[in-house]
Amino acid sequence: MSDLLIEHLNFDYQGNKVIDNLSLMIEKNEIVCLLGASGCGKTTTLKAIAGLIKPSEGFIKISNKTVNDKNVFIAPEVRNIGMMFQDYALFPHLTVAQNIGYGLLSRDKTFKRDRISEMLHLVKLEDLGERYPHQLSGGQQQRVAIARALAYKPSLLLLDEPFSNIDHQVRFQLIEDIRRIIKDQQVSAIFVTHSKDEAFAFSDKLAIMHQGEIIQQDTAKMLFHQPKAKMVAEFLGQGIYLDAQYQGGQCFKTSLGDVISTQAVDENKQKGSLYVRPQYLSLQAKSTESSGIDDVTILSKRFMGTRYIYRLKVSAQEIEVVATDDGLFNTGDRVDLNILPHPVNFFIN
Ligand SMILES: Nc1ncnc2c1ncn2[C@@H]1O[C@H](COP(=O)(O)OP(=O)(O)OP(=O)(O)O)[C@@H](O)[C@H]1O
Repeated sequence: MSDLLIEHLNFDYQGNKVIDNLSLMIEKNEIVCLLGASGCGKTTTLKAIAGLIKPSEGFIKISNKTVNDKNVFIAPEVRNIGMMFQDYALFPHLTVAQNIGYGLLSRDKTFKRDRISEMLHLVKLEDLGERYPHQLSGGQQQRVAIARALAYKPSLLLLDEPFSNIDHQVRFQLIEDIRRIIKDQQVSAIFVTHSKDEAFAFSDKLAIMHQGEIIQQDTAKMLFHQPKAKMVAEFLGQGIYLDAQYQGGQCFKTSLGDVISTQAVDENKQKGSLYVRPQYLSLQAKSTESSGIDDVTILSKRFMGTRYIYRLKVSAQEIEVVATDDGLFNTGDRVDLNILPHPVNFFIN
C-alpha cells in the first residue's frame, strides 16, 4: 500500500513550467529521496504535496486521502504532514519541550506531557527539555525539529535539505540517528537533497528528478546497475562512454577491447554506447600488442595517502581512476586500460 501517490502533477510559475507531468509513489514506511540538480523542481514538489501551492493539474493522495484532484484541494493544516527544513525553524522564544509540544496544543495536558517526554527520549535529549534553541548545537536543533515534526504522528514527513547546515563531521551520524527515529515511528518520508552521499545514507529509494519530471525511481543499487537514461547514469557518478557493438552472449566489442557484462543483457540492442565507471577500469603498462585502439594518456597523478588518483584522457574524455600502488605511471605516459567484467550500462545512441 502506498502512503503517497502522485499522478500527472503539473505546476508553473507565471507560465514557466516547473513540474512537468510528475508521478511518484512512496510505499508505507518508506523513505524516498528526491535527487536532482539545482532548480529541477524538488522544493516545488514538496510544496505541492504540503498544499503550500496549488498545482494546475494532478492527483495527490496521502494515506488513502485525496488531497489534490480536479475538484479537490485540501488545506495544508489538515493534510497531517510533518515538515523539517534546513534552517531548523524552531521557535526561539520557546523551550525545547515547548517546541516539541507546539503541534499538540489541542490535546489534553497528560497526553501532551507524555508525548513530549516520549519524543525527548526518542531523540536522546531527555536532559535538555528546558533549554532554548540558541543554547543547542545545530545537530541538537535538528533533533528537536524532527521530534516536533513527529510528535503529532503525521502520515507523511517532508524533509527539505535538513542536513545541509550541519557540520560534515557529525552529519552522517545525525543522518543515521534521524533515519532510525523515522523508522522507529513507522512514518513514510520524502527527503530533498543535492547530495548523493546523503541520499544513499538516508533513503530506501531515490527518485531522480530532471526538469520537473521523475526520470527513474528505484534503490541506489538498481539505479547504478540499470539506469534507464544516460542522465541517470551520469548523475550517479562519473564514467566514460565507449562506442560498443553487442557480440552475443554477455559480450560487447569496444575500442578498448571486449567488455563482459555480469548481468543479463537485452539481445535486441545491438549498437550503442557503454557508460563505464572508474571502478571497472584497470591501468596497465602500454603493451605493443594491446588490443585497444583508443589513446589513453595520464594527465595528472595525486598521492592520497592510501591510494593514487590518476586523471586520464581517453580520446576526448577525461576520468579519474584510483590505483592502490604507485605503479610505474607518470604524467604524460600512454597506458592501456582494461575493462573488468561488470554489470554494464548500455545505451542505444
Ligand atoms: N516563487 C517563485 N517564483 C518564480 N519562480 C520560482 C519560484 N520559486 C522557484 N522558482 C523557480 O522554479 C524552479 C524550481 O525551483 P525549486 O526551488 O523547486 O528547485 P529545487 O530543485 O528545489 O532547487 P534547489 O536544489 O536549488 O533548492 C527554479 O527554476 C526556480 O527558479
